[in-house]
Amino acid sequence: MISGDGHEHVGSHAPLLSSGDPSADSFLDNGDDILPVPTSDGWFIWFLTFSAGISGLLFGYDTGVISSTLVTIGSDLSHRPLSTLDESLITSSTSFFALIASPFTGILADRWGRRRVILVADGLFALGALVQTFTSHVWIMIIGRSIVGLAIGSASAITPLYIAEVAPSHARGRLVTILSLLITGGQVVAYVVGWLFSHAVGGWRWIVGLGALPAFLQFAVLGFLPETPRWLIQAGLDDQAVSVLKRIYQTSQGRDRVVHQVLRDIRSEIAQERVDIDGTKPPGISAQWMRDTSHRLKTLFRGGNRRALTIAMMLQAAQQLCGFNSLMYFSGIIFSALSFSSPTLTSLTIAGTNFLFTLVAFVYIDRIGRRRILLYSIPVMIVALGLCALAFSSLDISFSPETDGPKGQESGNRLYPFLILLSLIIYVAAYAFGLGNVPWQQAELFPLNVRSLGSGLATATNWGSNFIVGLTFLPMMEWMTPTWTFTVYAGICAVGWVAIRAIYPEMSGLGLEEVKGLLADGWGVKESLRRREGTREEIST
Ligand SMILES: O[C@H]1[C@H](O)[C@@H](O)[C@H](O)[C@@H](O)[C@H]1O
Repeated sequence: MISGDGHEHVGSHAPLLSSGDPSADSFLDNGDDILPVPTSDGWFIWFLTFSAGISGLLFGYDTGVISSTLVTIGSDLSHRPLSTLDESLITSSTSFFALIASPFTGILADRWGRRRVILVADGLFALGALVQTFTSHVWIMIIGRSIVGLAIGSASAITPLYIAEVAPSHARGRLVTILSLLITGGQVVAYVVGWLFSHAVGGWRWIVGLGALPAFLQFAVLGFLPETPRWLIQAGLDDQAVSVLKRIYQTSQGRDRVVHQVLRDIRSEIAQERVDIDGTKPPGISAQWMRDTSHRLKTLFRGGNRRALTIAMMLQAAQQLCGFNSLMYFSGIIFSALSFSSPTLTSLTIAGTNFLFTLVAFVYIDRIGRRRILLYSIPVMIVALGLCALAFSSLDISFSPETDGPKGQESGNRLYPFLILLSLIIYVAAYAFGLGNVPWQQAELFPLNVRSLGSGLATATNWGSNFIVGLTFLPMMEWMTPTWTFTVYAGICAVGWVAIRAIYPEMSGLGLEEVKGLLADGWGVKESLRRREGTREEIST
């Protein structure tokens, strides 16, 4: 758990320490124990985060390559240019299969362990890349993209969960944001690779094929990646859990006591869950698995958990339905319709801005707060989208289907294309600062026993909405005009803003137990703001 100033509360029962309290600098008040605070994060936790985070890199790379791939395939597949339907299917098959994979990932991760799911995802990433590289048919390309979709769906559900479970709780927010950095970094790499290979004959085969490399790299480091302590304890492998915890807290003062306390908290949470289920002592995980899963599902849809799920799903839906990924997937097509001389290079500004502003969010997220960062950045997105819609209305441009896919007609005036580019850059910057990363903090909304299921369902919402955007963007541009397409995205942002303001409490600085308490009888927005205000006043006095 983390207090407003980043002090560690071991376990989920510790109260929030005030930032102004000098004792908070070195001790944890844990009811009956006073525990030393882990002071710094050792190399081991960074190693774990980055090794697991390779999945984020793969997620980013494989979603980023599609823009340059679509504009460079030409007539290489099925001996004809791609139609709008081909392009939409190639793009959205990935999100559709990610949508299918993500809810099951939570269940499988409880049964198989987190590491094995990462291993399977790596196999799928590599297989999907190879299928795409060697195909000469549109439908096999769609199969390759679907396999990659299964991989991305599992990776995007399991990686934040893995990091959240191994992270010392005071560093959890920051470490999860590293995952967003790796996703957006992977997208930048994809755009750079796309640009480098855009003029080579059959260059798109290299672009998609190179996606196999990080999967092999992760495969190689996986042998050094331990299971999470929580899963190990659930599986009855307490000795292994202790040795992993000792390495995670290696630089902490009073390491053994901290480890002991974390262990006790996890055990008591698991035991409590067993009592809730049937009042019996925990047997092996296999026998209990079916009952556990159905019990967890029921628990997830009750009271505070249901509110947590609503918030997590609403945030993930807003992240996708605001239309950002239409740029990630189709910016190459948009910029070639706007007659930019190098559409792939121009698209790189989109991916680069996304990465840079995720970095800014990494620095400021805990200081500004999740809720505030969203309430400030979404209005900027709305204004930028409005500007973009207006600029499009001044251009004589059509995305009507032609034999070789949608193309715009140049109007001769370069002012409006540059205005569109500028407004899109502002939109992306605001997105990356808030909506692009805050929803991935979803794990903190759920108590431990429903965390993997809740995260899986929220991740499925992400991919379901991503699928809708991927499938509808080009038809919307064609049938509704670009002006109305971007106006619709602005409208969705406005609805998202109202929903966030109404039901998303400020999570920064709250301990896990407090989150649970906050959502127990209502949305807890006012209460969360009151507490945060209180903490700030304490800091200033
Ligand atoms: O958080 C990520 C990030 O913002 C990516 O740039 C975007 O493509 C993904 O859809 C999103 O989940």
